[in-house]
Amino acid sequence: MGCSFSGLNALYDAVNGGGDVWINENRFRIVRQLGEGGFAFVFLVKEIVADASSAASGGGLAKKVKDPAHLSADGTYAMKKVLIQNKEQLELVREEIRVSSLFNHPNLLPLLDHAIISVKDGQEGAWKHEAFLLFPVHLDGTLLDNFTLMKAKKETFSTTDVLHIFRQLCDGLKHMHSLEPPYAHNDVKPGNVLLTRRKGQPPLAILMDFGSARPSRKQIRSRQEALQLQEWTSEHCSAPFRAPELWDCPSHADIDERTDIWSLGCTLYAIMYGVSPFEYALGESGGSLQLAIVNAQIKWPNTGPKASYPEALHQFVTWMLQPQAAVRPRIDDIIIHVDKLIAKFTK
Ligand SMILES: Nc1ncnc2c1ncn2[C@@H]1O[C@H](COP(=O)(O)OP(=O)(O)OP(=O)(O)O)[C@@H](O)[C@H]1O
Repeated sequence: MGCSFSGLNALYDAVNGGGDVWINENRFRIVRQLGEGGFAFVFLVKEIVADASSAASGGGLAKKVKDPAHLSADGTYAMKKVLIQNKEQLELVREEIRVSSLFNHPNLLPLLDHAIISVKDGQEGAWKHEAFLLFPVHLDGTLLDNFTLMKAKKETFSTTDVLHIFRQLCDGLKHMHSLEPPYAHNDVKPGNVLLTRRKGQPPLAILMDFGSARPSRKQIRSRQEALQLQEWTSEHCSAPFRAPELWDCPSHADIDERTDIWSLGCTLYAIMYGVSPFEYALGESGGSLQLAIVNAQIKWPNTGPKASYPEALHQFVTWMLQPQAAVRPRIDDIIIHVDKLIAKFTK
């Protein structure tokens, strides 16, 4: 951790000392920390341009970013600093950057710019890497951040908002699943969905974090391949949202992007009730998450405002949580169904 924190301090020292962070030829001032993940810190930053006319004429980041819709009116962005401790982590960040550049969709968070730099760990220390990734900022945070705030206020999303948030996630995933070759996100969950609340409209939902996204189709033909897949997913796919075939993979199996449909079903449940159905099923008493998932053991909250969602939404979740991947619906089936529900429940 010595390296990580010295890196972080260097960043803060730069701020306190009036310095800025450069990502390639563009300069950013750190405003505050927005959040942190396993090996990353996310900061709110503001682009510093040499003079206002340069920004107006398309200088700075404007020159770099292909779609002007991704530029912010006030120059603020989210900057993720990834702490890289070894070669494997460096490869993972490079892969995240490569994969992110494949997508272009309003419900998938675009990577605007990136830089991987070498830093010295202390005066005598070895050279290490740090990655800086620049994204549009969504100040209302993730769905998970929203649940925490809403829980304190005893609020829930309306049925209409649930369906519209979910519909946008489906749109983003459809883009990934329709690429050639198709990609799976592999970590669809409320912590990877950014929300922006809008007056008089359902919230905008954007899927992020493509660090685990990979070509989705895999032919497993031996015990060793099955174990390798299980090991990879145990590191990259969050357990409460992980499909049964990734927990207990047969030695002969055709894996496809329907692993994401399982996670999407868990996420729809979580948009309503704040947790994955399998965390809810285990409750306070605990037990094996893997067993609950493999047996698709779903429980519905049935007291207070939690009972207020229509039964049709519960059936929809159950349809996605089909333990046999070969008969689980695909993203196009899900979109047809959610549109029917939107027509039914939105006046
Ligand atoms: N574009 C953004 N706009 C606003 N807040 C953001 C943005 N990106 C990330 N955050 C905040 O930073 C937190 C950590 O970001 P992120 O989940 O990308 O890190 P991570 O290292 O990938 O996390 P994990 O280890 O959970 O995968 C998020 O939970 C969110 O609160």
